[in-house]
Amino acid sequence: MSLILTLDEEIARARADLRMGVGIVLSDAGRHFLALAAETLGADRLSAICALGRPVIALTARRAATLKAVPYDADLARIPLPPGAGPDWVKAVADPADDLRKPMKGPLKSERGGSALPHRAAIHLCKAARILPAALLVEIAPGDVPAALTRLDAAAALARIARAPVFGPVISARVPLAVSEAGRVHVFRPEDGGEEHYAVEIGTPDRARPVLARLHSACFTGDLLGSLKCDCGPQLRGALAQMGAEGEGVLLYLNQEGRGIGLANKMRAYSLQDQGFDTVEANHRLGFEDDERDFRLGAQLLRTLGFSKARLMTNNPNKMKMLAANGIEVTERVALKVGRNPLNAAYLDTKAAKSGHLL
Ligand SMILES: Nc1nc2c(ncn2[C@@H]2O[C@H](COP(=O)(O)OP(=O)(O)OP(=O)(O)O)[C@@H](O)[C@H]2O)c(=O)[nH]1
Ligand SMILES: [Zn+2]
Repeated sequence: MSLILTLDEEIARARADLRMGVGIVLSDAGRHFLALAAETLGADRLSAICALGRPVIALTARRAATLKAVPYDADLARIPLPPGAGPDWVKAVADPADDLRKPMKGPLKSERGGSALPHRAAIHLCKAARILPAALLVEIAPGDVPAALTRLDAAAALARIARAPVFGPVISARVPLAVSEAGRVHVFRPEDGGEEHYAVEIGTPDRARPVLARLHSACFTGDLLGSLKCDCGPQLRGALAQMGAEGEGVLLYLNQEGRGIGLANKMRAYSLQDQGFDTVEANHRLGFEDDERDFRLGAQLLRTLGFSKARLMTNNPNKMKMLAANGIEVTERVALKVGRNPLNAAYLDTKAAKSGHLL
């Protein structure tokens, strides 16, 4: 057995390191960069990184747009750290919480030219770690690369992150539910050490026929707490109730909290919504796209369970497109319009106006 870490294992370590505020090394064509996540950067590490050279902060084009910095690398901007800037400056650039109260004093001048691959890899790793998508990078000489840190080739890491994860089933067991005593929960674990996802199977649907299916994205606040800010709880219970009534169906519970940005970032988005931004604007100010979910995994889990055709319970045409593009024929859309209330009406209307949801 080889003790050398695989790329997936190095990436899993890099995610954990960035969350903890530990640096990682990203290499690109013989050059090496030390990278730390902006969100978890402390004063000590910032001084250490500044002693090595002049760091740049890498931001997504979405965050750069709010800060009026030019994203010369198309999807991202690299902004050199101004002399004397401390952790508070880095936080203010990465985190929009105080954008309105204390607007950044600009202009923020971005760097252009040279490869941005390590910067892009750092941002994608931050997203995969479910922290703010912003990182501080400094180039280091090959002889100075700390041996203890996780090391990744930037291009290889980016290619691997873009690939659909591969899942192995872990366990499945009978769970009698209020909607149907013939319930079964399957647990799937990706080989890359990422989030587990679950499938709730009701009855024993015929694998040759289209299955009544729901791809439900985790919503701690809606599913568990009964939050009135969204329609997730009623959709979850409505979908299961219909499956129970029909005697069969499959609900995938995908751990893509907050449309794939994680609960901490979703709470940041909620704070911005309290400052007057809508759900899409809040995601953009944080540096994320409207929707960071990967629906390929929904298709993959359905196929693993033996299904190739679905009657999909959704109001989101993108879910249907993604399933079709990934080998699941959607024979019918089953509308799932439940849970509208005065506190989520604007949220649902924004999804219809900006994200193409069907009302
Ligand atoms: N980033 C962010 N995520 C949110 C917000 N409100 C709800 N969510 C998340 O949005 C997701 C909603 O998922 P779904 O209901 O499956 O998806 P959908 O795109 O609305 O599509 P359908 O419900 O199938 O019509 C969950 O992951 C929630 O946690 C918000 O304001 N910001
Ligand atoms: Zn929700």
